[in-house]
Amino acid sequence: MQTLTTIAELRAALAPHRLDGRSIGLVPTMGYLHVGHMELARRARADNDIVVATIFVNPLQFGANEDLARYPRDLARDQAMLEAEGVHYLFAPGVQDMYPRPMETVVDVPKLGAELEGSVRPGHFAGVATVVTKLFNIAGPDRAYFGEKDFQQLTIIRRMVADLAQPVEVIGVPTVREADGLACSSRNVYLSAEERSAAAIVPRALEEAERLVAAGETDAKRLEEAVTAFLRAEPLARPEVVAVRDPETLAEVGGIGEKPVLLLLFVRFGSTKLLDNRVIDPKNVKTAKVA
Ligand SMILES: Nc1ncnc2c1ncn2[C@@H]1O[C@H](COP(=O)(O)OP(=O)(O)OP(=O)(O)O)[C@@H](O)[C@H]1O
Ligand SMILES: CC(C)(CO)[C@@H](O)C(=O)[O-]
Ligand code: BAL
Repeated sequence: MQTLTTIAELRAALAPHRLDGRSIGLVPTMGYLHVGHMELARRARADNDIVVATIFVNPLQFGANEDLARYPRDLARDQAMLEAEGVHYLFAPGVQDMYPRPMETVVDVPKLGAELEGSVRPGHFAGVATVVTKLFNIAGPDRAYFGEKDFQQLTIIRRMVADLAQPVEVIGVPTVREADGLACSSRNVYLSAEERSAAAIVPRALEEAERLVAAGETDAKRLEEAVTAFLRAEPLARPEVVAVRDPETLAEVGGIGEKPVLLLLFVRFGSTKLLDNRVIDPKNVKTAKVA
């Protein structure tokens, strides 16, 4: 695996592959890799001739009071993990390489980006959409891989790609979890031992929601309230977003009927934010109950 840090180097490395008609898969990350990222890389390896992973802690998507400065970093370990997974190129630019001068141009998906996680992180998704567009422009991938754990991010990227006719196929990869169900996340490292064991309440809240739907809950607001109360039973958990939405559009839904609904959670433990979600299909949970 070759590690490259400048836009020109990556373009020069990829040009001959493109001329030879090889497909390119892109795996954008912020580094401090875990098995969730490795699953994205594995999928990209299976689908493409050449895989490019990127590691860039993107200042544009961090608010003034967020954790940009202390975001965990370990490039040597990340390189070894990507190499072992058969990734061909790592693009790990510095801030100066990506943003040699302040960005005047921004890609925004304002409505989808303002709600849910966006309501507690204003400007975050414009930062994501802008850097992802720039990474697409630099690497010119055929396919790009994103985790379903960041469901709103994935929805926004799909919408951006469709609206702007960006020539990339976006592939969503199911959430990889730790043994107790907690979604793998680079920020899990911030959790104290006490917070880490308390955090298992998050995937359990998703199960509880599924159980309530299987038991006949059809009102979205009531389900949100029940899940919020379930999370609040854990004193260390501070639920900030508990939302039942349409999984395609993220629009609010009144009733839970025939169609699948998305339950999206954003829960803080101390200063650490954890995200999780589940698509609940009322038909399937009911079938499962009868069976
Ligand atoms: N558990 C996971 N399963 C599958 N994909 C994941 C998982 N965690 C992260 N990803 C995906 O990996 C990509 C890079 O994410 P990122 O580097 O921000 O990692 P992260 O663990 O989500 O970090 P953070 O804790 O900062 O949110 C994103 O597309 C993200 O959705
Ligand atoms: C997609 C991404 C790499 C853009 O910085 C980031 O938001 C992430 O790691 O999910
Ligand atoms: N995993 C999403 C990137 C962020 O929280 O900034």
